[in-house]
Amino acid sequence: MATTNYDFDILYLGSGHGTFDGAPTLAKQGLKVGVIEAGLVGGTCPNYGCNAKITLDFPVHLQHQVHELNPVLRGALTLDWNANLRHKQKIIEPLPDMLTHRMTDSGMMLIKGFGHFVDAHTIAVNETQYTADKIVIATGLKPRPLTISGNEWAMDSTAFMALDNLPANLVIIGGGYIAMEFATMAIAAGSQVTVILRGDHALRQFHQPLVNQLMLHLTDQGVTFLRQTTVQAIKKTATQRYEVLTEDDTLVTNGVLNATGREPNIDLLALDAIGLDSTANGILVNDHLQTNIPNIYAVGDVIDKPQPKLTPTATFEARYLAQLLGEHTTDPIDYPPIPTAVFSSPRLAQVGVSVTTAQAHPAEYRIVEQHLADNWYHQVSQSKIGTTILVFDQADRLVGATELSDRATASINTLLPAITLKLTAHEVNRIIPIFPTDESAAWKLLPHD
Ligand SMILES: Cc1cc2nc3c(=O)[nH]c(=O)nc-3n(C[C@H](O)[C@H](O)[C@H](O)COP(=O)(O)OP(=O)(O)OC[C@H]3O[C@@H](n4cnc5c(N)ncnc54)[C@H](O)[C@@H]3O)c2cc1C
Ligand SMILES: NC(=O)c1ccc[n+]([C@@H]2O[C@H](COP(=O)([O-])OP(=O)(O)OC[C@H]3O[C@@H](n4cnc5c(N)ncnc54)[C@H](O)[C@@H]3O)[C@@H](O)[C@H]2O)c1
Repeated sequence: MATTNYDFDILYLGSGHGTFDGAPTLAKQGLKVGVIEAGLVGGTCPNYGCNAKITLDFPVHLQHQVHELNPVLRGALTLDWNANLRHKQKIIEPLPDMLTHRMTDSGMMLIKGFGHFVDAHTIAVNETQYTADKIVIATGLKPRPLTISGNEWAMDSTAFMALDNLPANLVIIGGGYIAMEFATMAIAAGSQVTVILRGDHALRQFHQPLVNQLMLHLTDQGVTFLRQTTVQAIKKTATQRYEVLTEDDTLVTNGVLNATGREPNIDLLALDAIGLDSTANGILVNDHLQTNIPNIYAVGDVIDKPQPKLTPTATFEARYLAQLLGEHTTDPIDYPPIPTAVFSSPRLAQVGVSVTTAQAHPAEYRIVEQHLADNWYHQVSQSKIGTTILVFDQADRLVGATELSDRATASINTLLPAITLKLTAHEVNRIIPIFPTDESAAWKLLPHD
């Protein structure tokens, strides 16, 4: 039973992590909660993002680590992309059903279809209108099309992760997360890979000396990076190949991946009709995730925000919103440091105060850089790359960390509690990690009392 005269107390638009990590709690509380989903239940991360990607990447990263151990482990390991794809589908395909149950078992109602606003309390899906006391926009991002002739010949990350076989030759446009991760996968599967960067830099939000090391390593694996290059058009040839026209050259290829970023999924929501404020980066919200229309909230990637648009951010916001709308808090949202990683081989991960910020404020921060040769554990795995950079504040507490290595995600996750909980050297000393492990090697980097 709705506790108001509306069809729902709370109606979510979109069923990704921003919804399914919070909304079921509200339904279990007795509120009438609905969710409208136009595509696969669970949204980007399970179906076309993190889970799909990491399943495809698992053998790629393993192959990289085995390769580093040559000649201890000998012989060529061949990545069978088609078998890898089938494994991914087997792992991923059950997720929408599983997530549907997570929501409907809690009492939520799932409505399939594309929703748009009629007024501040009403969403239309096809011919049916649904009313709600509160509405939460959780529609995420979608691939940003190229604004050049031939855009239709470039695949997006979803199409790439559904390819039965990888093209023998692949051109990737862009230098962000998707470009680096997918270049890593494609080169491991035997494609010839060219990455086109419009400027000199890739992964701008990461520490550039480490990004350059990563690019050098990918170059050694066979990836070609073209800098300061603008794609002007893409053409399809009579022989089922593509021509990628740049200012200097024409690249002939079997596949083109558009990895130039994603944009908010808001253009068809009729936000103007209800006067809801948004920008090209998403929906504007206050520190309670509330839009300029008081009964409408937004969560996850669709928000215009400084925090990284990642799954853990969407999950944190989903849980906060469930607390707020369930009337368990009136506090503003208070984001902890949010870690992020590029799942290339090697991995590049970071959290907290950046090295660039620390370098700009030498009186406030102390920077410690540790290299492969200093880390015994990296030597065990014969890794060719391993750099960790730590940033400490004046009280000698860890406030930032970045690492390029095969184990960078484990290291950064291990260091996270020290940063988030602002642990003192005495508190650090109270925590004893299992030895000998990557995690104990990372923990050892901290000052102990
Ligand atoms: C290739 C790729 C790899 C990624 N890898 C990682 C990673 O390794 N780690 C990480 O943390 N993050 C990763 N991300 C980002 C992560 O997927 C997102 O941050 C996360 O999915 C955001 O969740 P969300 O709920 O905000 O939006 P989404 O998961 O995008 O959900 C939005 C949902 O809304 C639906 N929708 C949109 N408009 C409407 C409408 N009008 N009516 C009804 N339904 C609608 C969509 O169909 C979609 O299901 C990756 C993203 C991509 C594309
Ligand atoms: N490991 C992860 O957490 C992960 C992995 C994949 C995707 N994601 C999420 O998905 C989002 C999208 O990923 P992405 O890699 O597509 O975007 P991105 O924003 O990370 O990178 C886009 C890249 O394309 C370049 N670019 C933009 N417009 C261009 C143009 N017209 N021509 C050439 N280059 C252009 C940018 O300079 C940038 O290098 C990420 O921001 C992130 O939120 C996260």
